[in-house]
Amino acid sequence: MKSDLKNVTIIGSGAWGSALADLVQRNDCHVQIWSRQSQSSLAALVSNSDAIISAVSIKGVRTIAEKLQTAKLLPHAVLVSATKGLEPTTGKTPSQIWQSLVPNHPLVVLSGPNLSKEIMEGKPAATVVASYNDDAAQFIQNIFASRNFRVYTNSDPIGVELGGTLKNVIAIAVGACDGLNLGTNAKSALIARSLIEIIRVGVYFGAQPETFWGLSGLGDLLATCNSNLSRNYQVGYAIAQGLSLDEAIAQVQGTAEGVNTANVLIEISDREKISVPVSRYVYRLLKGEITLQQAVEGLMERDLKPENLENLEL
Ligand SMILES: NC(=O)C1=CN([C@@H]2O[C@H](COP(=O)(O)OP(=O)(O)OC[C@H]3O[C@@H](n4cnc5c(N)ncnc54)[C@H](O)[C@@H]3O)[C@@H](O)[C@H]2O)C=CC1
Ligand SMILES: O=C(CO)COP(=O)(O)O
Repeated sequence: MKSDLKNVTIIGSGAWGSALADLVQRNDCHVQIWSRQSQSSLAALVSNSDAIISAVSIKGVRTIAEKLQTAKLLPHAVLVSATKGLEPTTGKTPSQIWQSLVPNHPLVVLSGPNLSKEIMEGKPAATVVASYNDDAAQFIQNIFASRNFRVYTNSDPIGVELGGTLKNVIAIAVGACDGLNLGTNAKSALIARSLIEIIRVGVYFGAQPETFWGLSGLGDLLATCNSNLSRNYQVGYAIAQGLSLDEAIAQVQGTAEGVNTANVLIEISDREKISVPVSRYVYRLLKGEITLQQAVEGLMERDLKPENLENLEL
């Protein structure tokens, strides 16, 4: 056994947890995976871990963080959040939940254009690991980086996290746009205008606007809106084929976080008066308040306005 061998625990054995485990295994790491189906105790498993990586869907984050709150971790253990969602009851991001429950360990957010199936196939990809703690970000960068996986550090974890989370709502819209065969112009307009509304929400959360031009903002938006590997895109596409939301979700393999994220985002934007027209039409479509045709007409018939890229907060 090499002396510099790192112990890494991955929590969550879904599509993303499995792909992340595969990436870490390519480096000098001893990897163990824990899921809620595991017989072993999570506390025992993490007691010797240098890095603990959470890749569960948003609904599992608080339960897992509470388990780690009472576990005895190595003093230098770094926590990594790879979840892309918002908590329904609190509107918190996964990193905010982690930070509030396990505040004494450095936290790193991992997010980027990372469709797990392509990563499992060994295709080239890049991601971002973001933290207020540079050493922790660099440590995680080295654990994941390989010939086919290029890892950048970043110091805006909330921006990186929200880029990955908010684009899931937009991927539903773009899946529906493609499902209706509305064309490349419509799709490109939808993506470009959606990025502006993602930035508006990001600024409310305290993110740096420029973060969203990077891998976890524009990068992930493009990946998810251009691939039928994306579960969120699949949900939108299926609705455009006439399926109900429940039927669409049932047809998709794994978690499409954008459905819950749309609900939470609309609660926040109503409360904080943030303009999120595309996400709002997605929300109303998913709630069954409007048809897809009405959503398209509603977006096209909004009041004419300047593009206003200098003042993205408005
Ligand atoms: N699959 C992908 O390509 C990527 C997924 N993600 C994000 O990673 C997260 C997980 O996604 P996937 O692995 O694809 O989903 P999945 O549906 O394949 O797996 C979900 C995982 O979360 C766990 N989980 C769900 N509810 C739980 C609960 N209440 N308590 C404890 N654990 C619970 C499940 O046991 C499973 O391990 C999502 O937030 C997703 O947006 C991020 C990047 C890429
Ligand atoms: O986040 C992802 C790619 O970066 C995965 O997207 P889906 O959750 O829509 O499959």
